Amino acid sequence: MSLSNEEIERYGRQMILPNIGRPGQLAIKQASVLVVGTGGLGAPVAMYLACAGIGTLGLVDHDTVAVSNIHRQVIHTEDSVGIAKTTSARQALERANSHVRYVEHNLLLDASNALDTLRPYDIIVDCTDNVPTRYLLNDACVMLGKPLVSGSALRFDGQLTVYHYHGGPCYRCLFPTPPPPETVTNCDDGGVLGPVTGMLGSLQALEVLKMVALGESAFAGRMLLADGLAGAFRTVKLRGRQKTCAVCGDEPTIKELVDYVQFCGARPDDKTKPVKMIPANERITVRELHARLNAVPTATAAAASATPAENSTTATASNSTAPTNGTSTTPNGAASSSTAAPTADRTPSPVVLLDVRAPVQFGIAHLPNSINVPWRDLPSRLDEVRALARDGTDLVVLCRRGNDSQRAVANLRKEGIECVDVIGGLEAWSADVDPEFPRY
Ligand SMILES: Nc1ncnc2c1ncn2[C@@H]1O[C@H](COP(=O)(O)OP(=O)(O)OP(=O)(O)O)[C@@H](O)[C@H]1O
Ligand SMILES: [Zn+2]
Repeated sequence: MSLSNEEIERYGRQMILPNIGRPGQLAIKQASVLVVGTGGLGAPVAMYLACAGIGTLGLVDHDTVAVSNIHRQVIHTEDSVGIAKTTSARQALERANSHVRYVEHNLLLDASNALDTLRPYDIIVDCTDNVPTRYLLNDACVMLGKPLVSGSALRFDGQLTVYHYHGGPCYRCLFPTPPPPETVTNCDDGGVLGPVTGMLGSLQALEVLKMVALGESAFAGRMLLADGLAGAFRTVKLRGRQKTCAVCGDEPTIKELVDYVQFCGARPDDKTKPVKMIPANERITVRELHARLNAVPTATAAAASATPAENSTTATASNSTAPTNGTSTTPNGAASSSTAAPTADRTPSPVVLLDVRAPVQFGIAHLPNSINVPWRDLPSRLDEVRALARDGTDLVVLCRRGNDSQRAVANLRKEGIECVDVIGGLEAWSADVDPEFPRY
């Protein structure tokens, strides 16, 4: 293999680094790297590796580009919304460097296809966002004898390490059992800033290039903990490979890929799982809520004698309780009479809307007259809520998707406070009642 004059000119700035040179660039040209996930981390990883002249770059993703991806997944653009992420990424990469061989793997990586997909590549880069895929990639890399460059980013924070490299530990050595799914925060709920994924993805690409050109990494057996908010970066030494590790240990018990969804009790995506705590017949739909709000004036915060979250006239997103959309404006009392839900055989009471989302989400958009008490704060603010649920009002609890509202209702009912929650929360409100209400 050789380098053309055009290649030498293109890669000159990295080739003049003493530890890269011609041999390093040739190694980069010969290397094949698989980027799993072309999202926030995968975007910079793929772009830097392509621009550096990696010989073969595989791109794995099963998803399509959404508008909410673009703030951080900088390889995708407005034009690519709705198309496969692997295609969108390949098109952007080809514009940057047409000399690289790109291979699209537009699939959900799972136990049935992982070994075949990973096998042709020298190095695997984990740019995914969920626990089952992390275990899958780890086990597949150990079985195939390949290093795994792992990154993660959430909120302002990131982590980076290289598993199963130069005798270092694998992911299972450090985390033999998966975390309970409910303790894992995703970007959808926790949020993430673009430069944080950009920073971690760039570091992943840097490690790959060092591994290819120099045969070493600073992160085998070490983990970078980056706090983008404090501007604090720390590297900790990880405990070494565990002889008892189920996959890379001396006597491995896992010799073929398993069912990672079952093992982790979580799906291979980072989407929030619907909670089923309160029976559907004890909840109300957004259309029922809409009908109730149109039938009877909302009890204002002041009238309900709680700390007002807002003036009755100020709604961040929408100043009306939504267009009728063909919904009945009479209360239909779908909820069970064992709750404070509206019932057909009595005059409906004014509704008090209790929005249990985090204040930052409430600040993005909320329904008029709703009162914000985050569900985690309810135990310490019970008196306030009890005052809202006074006789003559119906306390209706809502949140973003109808998950936290169920938790809130379950807790409030234990305290003897009658209330109902809204199925699907404000996302359902936006879908079924008021398309003007923003989704985020
Ligand atoms: N098992 C898997 N097979 C293929 N692609 C995967 C797998 N697991 C995760 N991914 C991909 O990894 C990427 C992770 O990127 P990131 O978390 O930035 O994106 P996202 O899931 O699009 O984000 P959001 O949660 O905002 O929708 C996603 O594009 C996702 O589709
Ligand atoms: Zn191990």
